[in-house]
Amino acid sequence: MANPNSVLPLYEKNWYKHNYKRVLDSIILILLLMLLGYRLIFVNNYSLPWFVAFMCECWFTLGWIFTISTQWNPALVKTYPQRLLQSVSVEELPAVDIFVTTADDELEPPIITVNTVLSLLSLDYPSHKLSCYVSDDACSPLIFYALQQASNFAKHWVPFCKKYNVQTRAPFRYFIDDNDECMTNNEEFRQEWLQMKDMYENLIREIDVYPKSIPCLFEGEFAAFSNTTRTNHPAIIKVIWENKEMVEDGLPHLIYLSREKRPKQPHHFKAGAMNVLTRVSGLITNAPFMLNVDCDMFVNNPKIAQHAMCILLDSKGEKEVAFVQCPQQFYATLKDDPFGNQLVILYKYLGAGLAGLQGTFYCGTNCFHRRKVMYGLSSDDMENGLNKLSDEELKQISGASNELRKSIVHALKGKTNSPSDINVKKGIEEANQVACYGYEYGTAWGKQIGWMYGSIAEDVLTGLKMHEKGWRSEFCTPDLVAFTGCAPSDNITSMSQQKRWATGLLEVFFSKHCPIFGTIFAKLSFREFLAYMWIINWGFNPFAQVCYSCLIAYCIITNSYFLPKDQGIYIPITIVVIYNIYTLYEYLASDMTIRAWWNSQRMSIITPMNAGFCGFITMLLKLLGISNTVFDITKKDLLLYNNDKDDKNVGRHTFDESLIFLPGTTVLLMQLTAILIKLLGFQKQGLRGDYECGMVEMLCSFYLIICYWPFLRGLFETGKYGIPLSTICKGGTLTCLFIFLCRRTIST
Ligand SMILES: O=c1ccn([C@@H]2O[C@H](COP(=O)(O)OP(=O)(O)O[C@H]3O[C@H](CO)[C@@H](O)[C@H](O)[C@H]3O)[C@@H](O)[C@H]2O)c(=O)[nH]1
Ligand SMILES: [Mn+2]
Repeated sequence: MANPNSVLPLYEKNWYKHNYKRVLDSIILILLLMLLGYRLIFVNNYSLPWFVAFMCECWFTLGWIFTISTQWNPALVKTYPQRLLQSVSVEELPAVDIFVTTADDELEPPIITVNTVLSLLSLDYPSHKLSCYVSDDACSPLIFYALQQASNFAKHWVPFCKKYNVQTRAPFRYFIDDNDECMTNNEEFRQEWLQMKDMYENLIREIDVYPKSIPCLFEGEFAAFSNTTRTNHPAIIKVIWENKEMVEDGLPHLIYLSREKRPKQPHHFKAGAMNVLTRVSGLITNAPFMLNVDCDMFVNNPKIAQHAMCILLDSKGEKEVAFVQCPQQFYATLKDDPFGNQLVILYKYLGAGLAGLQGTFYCGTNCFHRRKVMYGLSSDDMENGLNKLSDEELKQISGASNELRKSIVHALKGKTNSPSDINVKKGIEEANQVACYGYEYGTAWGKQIGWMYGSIAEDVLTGLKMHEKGWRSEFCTPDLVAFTGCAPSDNITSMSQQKRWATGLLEVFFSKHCPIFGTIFAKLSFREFLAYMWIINWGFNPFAQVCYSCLIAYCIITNSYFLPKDQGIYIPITIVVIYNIYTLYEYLASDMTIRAWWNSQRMSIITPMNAGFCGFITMLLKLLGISNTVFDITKKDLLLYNNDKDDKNVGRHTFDESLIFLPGTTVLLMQLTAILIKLLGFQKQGLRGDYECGMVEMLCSFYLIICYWPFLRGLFETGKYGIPLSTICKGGTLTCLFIFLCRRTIST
């Protein structure tokens, strides 16, 4: 679509070298290999600790290989929106269907969704090319009502933002710094600003106060919501705003959608919602590109759609790139990242590393997809002309709706609707059919086309499938951060999110799209395969970490050792020292504090051993057919200010009854008991001399206890800062069992 005559590319990718990083990465790898070699050659006593240590260290080394490979060739993408606007006219810019998902009006307060929607409606992109679809899995009249109110507000908000070129277009963030903006000399602006602020406050009040009375009204527009529950209701689709005149500077279409749900019918969580959005939008607007965001991810860079188009419309990108992913970044984050969930370093190094390979993973939000790729087109089909599916085959794949089939053919052929072709009313009639829960029976939705089912990390799975088809993806990181959302502000939420990721990633590994097959039989490049293994290892590594920490306690209790006793001990010590200096340097070089670094170190032990390990167990249970996996929604708060400085408890660890804290509590109790046994001299006396547990094992145990400081404190606290008694009892029982088993192994 881009002007073929334009010589200048719309985007460029530059690979750069992190020489110091490569050197350090390699040194650590060599040391790890030396440690393994040392074990095989010099400490071959083949005892239980030797064996466990060897296996775990093999796993850690493999994990390190995944990490190194992923960050070895970092690249940076630079986009040129100016060139885009020179090469295509506004009329030629492609349409984008925007999908917002929300699923719970309590965990995801409507005001958050409303702010996200407002920021999307005011994107710097021709309005008649945008349509916003909000999927509500909660079937909540409150959300519908809030969106109605928001669209009224948007009629003033969008022109205001565009007129004054406002940067932050989510009003709740914009109005935080009241005074500065107002101080300007421009009287007209001042007046309008005050008016907008007033209107926004009204909107909050409307959403907060009035809706309490809605549920008993259920009249007019709300009649559809009567007699519905979250898990039992027909499809509800409502046009909240239609850009009837299709004017460039109007308001984009805004459509509310709650897919049909029936008790006990699988709905595939977010992936299911995304597929319904794809079908419904296919019938109404059928834009060639789809932008999807979670309800808390508002636009921070209003030009982001233009940046993404630079990549997607570039003559090279057009043939190769399936999706453009913007990083997940967060606003109003807690100081020093107490729960290690802000992912800053992760995106900086591994994100750039992935950009240098076949492309970043799809992260579920902040992503622009090509519709035809979502419909299963492979990169070969692009070169060899279109895949010629018969009508019958297409029906099998896409389901019974003829209109939908037509729209899919249309999309696959790369045809686009001109604004005058779009008939929202007509589309809606048909849309009710494709939003039913039964529509997908016997079709390829979730298997060959659309968002993939079978993993609660549907994002990684869906992106992986595209990479396996030979597509690339790009990481779009304009100077001004593209989207920002809320990182969980307490560790309970953070843990449950991480647990879901661990389980979901393991599900990806055990699915038929396993990257191993992808690289052998399909078009996943080998390095990209290693990168997928790097992230999937979030699910496996916790098991090794838990084994390793049990090993430490085991050695102390049974008076044995697992680390070399002679000069060999310098190998693990050097690894630890270099690794710590290296990670600390990365933090300082990214303008982060030592405290943030320490928090990340500590959380890199706590999170995997609790959340990750539970995820691992959940996956085991699924493989054994005992239980199935569930998508637990992350709680979102409307965080207004960066960290309340007066509140000392911000960032403190809280606990609840959930089993997620059991592994950590048990590991901590084990270390404490082991040390106590050692100090009181209760160790078994049998294994003296060469086999004796040394200082290093004790130091490892102390280190773990220091990392688990929040848990140690939690043992003695009450209320939400204390570990519940039930968890302590369970942990205590497991510890006793462990000690019993330890003693058994040496007495026999
Ligand atoms: O049955 C469901 C469950 C969730 N969602 C929506 O999915 C989005 C993501 O859920 P959230 O609880 O915020 O999960 P996060 O852990 O923050 O999400 C990350 O990880 C998920 C995969 O585990 C991806 O789907 C997300 O896009 C990605 O941001 C939210 O908008 C939800 O409303 C639904 O629409 N239906
Ligand atoms: Mn989220």
